[in-house]
Amino acid sequence: MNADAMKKQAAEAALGYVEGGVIGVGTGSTVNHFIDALATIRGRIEGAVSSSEASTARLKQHGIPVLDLNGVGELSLYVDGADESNDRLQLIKGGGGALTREKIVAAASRQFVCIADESKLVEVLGRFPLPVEVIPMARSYVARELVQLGGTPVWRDGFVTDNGNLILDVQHLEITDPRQLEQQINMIAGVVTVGLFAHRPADVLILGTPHGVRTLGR
Ligand SMILES: O=C(CO)[C@H](O)[C@H](O)COP(=O)(O)O
Repeated sequence: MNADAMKKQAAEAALGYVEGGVIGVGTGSTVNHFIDALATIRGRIEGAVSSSEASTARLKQHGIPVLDLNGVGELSLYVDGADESNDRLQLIKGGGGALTREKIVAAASRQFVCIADESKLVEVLGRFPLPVEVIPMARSYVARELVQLGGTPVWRDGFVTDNGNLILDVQHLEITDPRQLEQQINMIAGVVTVGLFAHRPADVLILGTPHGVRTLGR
């Protein structure tokens, strides 16, 4: 079974967490499978709050209403993928560059269900370069600060986020204390969001495997 089939399996299993109302929807290839599956039960939900322009377009194609987060209260459920997860369900996200809106929607949701193929589960976060969204004028300054923290930042040249900002992908980090590093990077002037989800980890991780889905909780 290839990675995409495992992602689809995890995405379809997440449908079991949908209880109606308005749900938060993340971004990426795994979430695309979730949106396609959600379309089959769209009459059961009021709509979705989306974390990116790409997911908004896909939700609308399926006739799922997309709502403004400011107009709805707390969301009961957020479903999103990840680039890496440890066994505490702390995540690296932002491979698709949607980390800021993803972090906002995750924060505004009661339950965060993360969906991924089994390769995303790691012992120590950091093999996947850590995305950091930065205000354009701060790019070089933030990069120098990230070097001080032991990383090797690489500018995702040519990529602009939905918020009009830039991404630095930080390589060579071994993230043994994700909560502390999230806080440290958040403190750097010019950083909009770091793609570490340690203060708001996932509540449930559904992994697609060749032998069926595996579900981890916190
Ligand atoms: O954080 C993300 C986008 O910003 C995605 O959830 C992450 O990159 C995983 O993507 P995929 O489901 O395509 O493997």
